[in-house]
This record gives sequence, C-alpha cells and structure tokens, in this order.
Amino acid sequence: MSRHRLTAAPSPSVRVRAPGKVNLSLRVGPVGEDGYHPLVSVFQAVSLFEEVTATQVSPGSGVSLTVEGPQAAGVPLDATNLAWRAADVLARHVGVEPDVALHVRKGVPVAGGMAGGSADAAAALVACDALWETGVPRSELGVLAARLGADVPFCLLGHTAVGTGRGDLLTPAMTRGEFHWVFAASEEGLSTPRVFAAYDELTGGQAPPVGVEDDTALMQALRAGDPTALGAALHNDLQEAALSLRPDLRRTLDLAREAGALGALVSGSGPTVAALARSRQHALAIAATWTAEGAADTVWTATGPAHGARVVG
Ligand SMILES: C[C@](O)(CO)[C@H](O)COP(=O)(O)OP(=O)(O)OC[C@H]1O[C@@H](n2ccc(N)nc2=O)[C@H](O)[C@@H]1O
Ligand SMILES: Nc1ncnc2c1ncn2[C@@H]1O[C@H](COP(=O)(O)OP(=O)(O)OP(=O)(O)O)[C@@H](O)[C@H]1O
Repeated sequence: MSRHRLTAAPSPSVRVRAPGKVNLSLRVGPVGEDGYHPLVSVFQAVSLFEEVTATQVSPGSGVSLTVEGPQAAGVPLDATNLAWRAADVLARHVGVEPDVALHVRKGVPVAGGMAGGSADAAAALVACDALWETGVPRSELGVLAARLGADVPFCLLGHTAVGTGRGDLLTPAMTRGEFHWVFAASEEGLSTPRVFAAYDELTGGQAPPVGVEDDTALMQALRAGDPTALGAALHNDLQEAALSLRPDLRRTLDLAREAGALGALVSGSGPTVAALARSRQHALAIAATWTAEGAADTVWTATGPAHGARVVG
C-alpha cells in the first residue's frame, strides 16, 4: 500500500524592498494654502530597507496587515497604515478588489524623519502590482505614490534625486561612489506636521522662497564623489525647528562632529541625526561614540545611494 502526503501549495507571494532616505539638503519655503510647504530637497536613499511581502488570499478577503521589527508597536495596523492605503489606492486605480495579506518588516527607524512609512507605501505599490499582475508602468505608480505622501515617490525611485513641489517632483542626480552614513535614532518619534508648524513659528510664516541654485556646491560634491565637500554642503532648514522640540539632539550633533564626522544634521523632520563618515571604519567609530555617550536609543550604519523599491527573492 502506498501512502500519499497531501501538502497544500503555498499561496503566491511577492517580496519587495524599499529604502529609507536622508535629505542631503532640505530647503523649505513659506506654507501654501493647501497646508504644504514648497520645498527643494536633495534626497539620498540609504541601505536601510523596509520589506513588504504581499501574499495572495481568497477573493473577498480584503486587506490584512502584520508588522514586525523592534519598533513595530508604534505602527498602525489598520487602514491608516501607509502600506494598506497603497494597496487600496492601487486597487481602485486598476479596478480590482484589494484582496491581499501584507507583511511589513521594518528596517528604518519609525517616525524618524527617514521615510520608513513612505518606503512601506512604495514597496506595497510595487508588490501588489506584481501580485495582481496589473502591470502599471513605473511613471503611473509615481503618480499614485504622490497621492500617498510627499516622500513616497522618492522611495519608489531611490538613488539620489532633487525633489521640488512638495518634494514629489523628482529629477535624478548624478553621483559617483559610495557614501558612508551613521544614524542616531530615538525611540520617541517626532511628528512631521509638528516640525513644519514649529518652522512656521520660527520664520513667522515669512520663510524666503527656495531655489535649486542654492545646492550647486552639493551637486558638484555628489558628481565628484567627494565626501568632504558633501559634508560641508549638507543643509536642513527644518533642523532648528526639530531642535526646538528636541534640544537634546544638539549634543548628538556635537558628538558626531567631535568624532570627526564630515558633516552632521537632523534627517528630514527628525529626530534621527545623520552623520557622514570618511569610511566604513570611521562610521563604526562615530557609532561607538554615540553608543558610549548614550546619545541614541539605536545606532545604524548604512551606505548611500541605494536602489529604489524593487522585487527581491
Ligand atoms: C520632511 C520630509 O520628510 C522631507 O523629505 C517630507 O517633507 C515629509 O514628507 P511626508 O512625511 O511624506 O509628508 P506627508 O505625509 O505628505 O505630509 C505630512 C504633513 O507634513 C507637512 N508637509 C509635508 C510635505 C511638505 N512639502 N510640506 C508640508 O508642510 C504637512 O503638514 C503634511 O500634512
Ligand atoms: N507603514 C507605516 N510605518 C510606520 N509608520 C506609519 C506607517 N503607516 C502610517 N504610519 C504613521 O506615520 C507616522 C510616521 O511614520 P514614518 O516612520 O513614516 O515617519 P518618518 O520617517 O518621520 O516619515 P517622513 O520622513 O516621511 O516624514 C507614524 O507615527 C505612524 O503613525
């Protein structure tokens, strides 16, 4: 008598990785009537990745979501989650039912100014498009991405790019070589709208208009692959606003400079502090200084630029 073991075939699934970012330069104009600030930013994607797995479920199941990672407790598990919203937006756009089980593995600090949630949205768009075989062109995914948040189009694109408008109109930038980064992350995040509101207060709502010409030295440093020149050109208009809400970050910045960082700044709306190092070894030395001084809850090293949202495995 022969025995047959019946094993159910695993449901088809797609795994996508999307990067967090650091704003090498962030210049913020006066708030507009839509509540958004016109900005010019040079984004760089770094090798801290969010991973979203989209798995097929039976028709009519709808969207479900699980999240893993050290800071997963701070992430919403309902339809307000950016990955869930991305699945809904794509389904509506192509006219399919949003049936999918999403699993998010967080590798970017939560509410840290590094676009972790935006990376989840970008990854979910790519993952669901592949799972549902809807074949939406990248340019069209970019339009959907902008609806989900100002940082989402960049997480889709990756590498290094100049963003204008809300930060969602992107032009790829030329770079040479690899840059070494260290990030000091805090358990307690900062709310992006609160940081923009603090900026409005500090500038009395009269911030000067912004232009791409302010970043000429930075763009030249990127093209030359010159980390020293890049370190000197790093800039963030939101830094003082973030420091007004988190004055302790000043010490984190000072410690990085004392450890020889080529430049140090608050990443985006903070509270993560980014430091540019000379090499991988130097990045580890800065990380060790921050850890020894208790200047961060978690310290991460990474390189940039990194690729945009793409299918892995
Ligand atoms: C600070 C940055 O991370 C820099 O890259 C981004 O500008 C923020 O991008 P994001 O988190 O994707 O932003 P969204 O989710 O679109 O917007 C959150 C809130 O941030 C503020 N916001 C965002 C982008 C922008 N250009 N001006 C703004 O004033 C608005 O109050 C908005 O309601
Ligand atoms: N998938 C998600 N992951 C993390 N947070 C999410 C997600 N979806 C929605 N959120 C909400 O968004 C808030 C900001 O999270 P996120 O990690 O994207 O911040 P951030 O890195 O500061 O973003 P940005 O740099 O784009 O402003 C969180 O506090 C959380 O409430």
